[in-house]
Amino acid sequence: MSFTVEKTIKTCRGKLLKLSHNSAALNCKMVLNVYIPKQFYENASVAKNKIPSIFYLSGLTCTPENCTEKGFIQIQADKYGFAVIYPDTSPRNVTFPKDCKIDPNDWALGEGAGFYLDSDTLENFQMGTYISEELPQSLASSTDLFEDKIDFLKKRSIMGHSMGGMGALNFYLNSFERNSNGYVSCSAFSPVVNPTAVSWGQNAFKLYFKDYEHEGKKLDPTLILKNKDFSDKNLNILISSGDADPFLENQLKPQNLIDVVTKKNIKGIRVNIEPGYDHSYFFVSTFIPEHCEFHAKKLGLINHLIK
Ligand SMILES: N[C@@H](CCC(=O)N[C@@H](CS)C(=O)NCC(=O)O)C(=O)O
Repeated sequence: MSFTVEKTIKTCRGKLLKLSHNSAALNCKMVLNVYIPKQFYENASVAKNKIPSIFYLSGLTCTPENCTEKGFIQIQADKYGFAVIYPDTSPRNVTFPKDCKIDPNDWALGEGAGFYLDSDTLENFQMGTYISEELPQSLASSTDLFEDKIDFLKKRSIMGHSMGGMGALNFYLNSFERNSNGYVSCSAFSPVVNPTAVSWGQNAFKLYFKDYEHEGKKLDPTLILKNKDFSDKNLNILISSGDADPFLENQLKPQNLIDVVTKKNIKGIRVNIEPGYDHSYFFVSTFIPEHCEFHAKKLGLINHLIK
């Protein structure tokens, strides 16, 4: 499925493309942003290797614009040489079935709250397939835009915030069992790590699944880590949460994941609880440099710095 370039903006030392396309998985028009770093335009540096990519999954109520405008990833993308994909958080302008009662004031359900899963009750809500398959494949085949110089399928990583942090962890952890391509590394800001234990996750899974308890377990990073054996996997996960986040205790619950990681002695997961920070992009943007350095190391972009 090809993309329409709605706008090209020169920013940092590369370019930001505002794109739209018709998604087959979501059965609606979707928008997204892609940042192409300066290395794309310096032919010599990509002669041998494709430019890796990082998918950034936003949180509840967000569009592609929130992180594009407030995350400051583009500077890091130029520093290390990776592309950034900012997808939307749900299908848009969809018609809900008559018997589906979504409170229009509930910003944690429906549009802007796709939870990066494949629903079996609402046919448009297939963000799982969209993010893990349709979007990367569509980007990879868009040689008119990316000249086959950016790797959207293999040398790629994933990061996200809040609901998107949960999504990033789920795509990463579940990719070990999928046949589709995985991710080199995963990082999350303020993620919902135990959605089956909190109202955001419970309400979403009840809306999006018939058997929400069964399906929810497959999309709960804490339960996945608890129930599956990752001892032969080389996990690369970085999580940061602020201890002044108003959602910390009721919705995010990082301690639940820390407890499982500690009890099972799971390697390759680092959780940083940062004192004084809240849930906002003031927190995300503060730790974006640290997360991007983490991904850049794992993607082999700063091999000489690996200790
Ligand atoms: N709209 C909600 C806040 C929702 C919220 O904090 N969303 C986070 C992700 S879970 C976000 O990134 N919001 C957009 C922004 O800060 O730019 C409220 O009124 O309390």
